[in-house]
Formats: sequence, C-alpha cells, structure tokens
Amino acid sequence: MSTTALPDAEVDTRLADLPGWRRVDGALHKRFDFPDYHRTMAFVNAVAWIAHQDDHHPDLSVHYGHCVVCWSTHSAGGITARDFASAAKVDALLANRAP
Ligand SMILES: C[C@H](O)[C@H](O)[C@H]1CNC2=NC(N)=NC(=O)C2=N1
Repeated sequence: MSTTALPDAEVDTRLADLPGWRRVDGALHKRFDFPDYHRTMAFVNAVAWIAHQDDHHPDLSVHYGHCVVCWSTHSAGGITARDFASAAKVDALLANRAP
C-alpha cells in the first residue's frame, strides 16, 4: 500500500466512504462515544491491538465516555491510504455493536 501523503482533495473524496471521519490538522479524526469507562477502554484496547498487528499507530484521546482516534502517517507527513485502511478497521470493530 502506498505510503505517500495524499493531497487534501483526494482525502476529501475518500472521506465520503467513511462516515463520521473528518480531516483535522492533517489527520483523520473520529469521535467514538460509549456509555461508560470500561467500554471506552475495551475499544481503546481493541484499537491498540490492531495498531500493533499492523505496525501503524493512531493518536488517541481517551475520556470517560468517548475516545477520539486520529490517523496520520508520521513518516509521510500526512494522510496516506494506510490511514484510510486503518480507519475502516476501527469502524469495523463497532459494525455489530448493540444499539
Ligand atoms: C518502525 C515503525 O515501523 C515505524 O515507526 C512506524 C510505527 N507506527 C507508525 N504509525 C504511524 N501512524 N505512522 C508512522 O509513520 C508509523 N511508523
């Protein structure tokens, strides 16, 4: 997968396929809300598991009932196709979440 930073216009086009994700300060951002701390932390640990497996690591902002996930590729200095793949994997963690 390419590790070249994508132009903003390309990022914005690809974002159409990732509901809830936004381009903020050169990274893909999304906020995930949870009813309590332990569910937030379960999510954080699942994201960390994916990050370790893929050797690609997001910045995480962790709070009692939500977590903001931010993907960029440090080595490329911007957002790459790898970040989009990782963002989709994070969404897939919650695809079958109970309402
Ligand atoms: C050595 C190691 O593979 C690199 O430092 C990886 C680790 N995880 C990474 N994560 C992210 N988000 N960007 C990187 O450039 C990056 N590089």
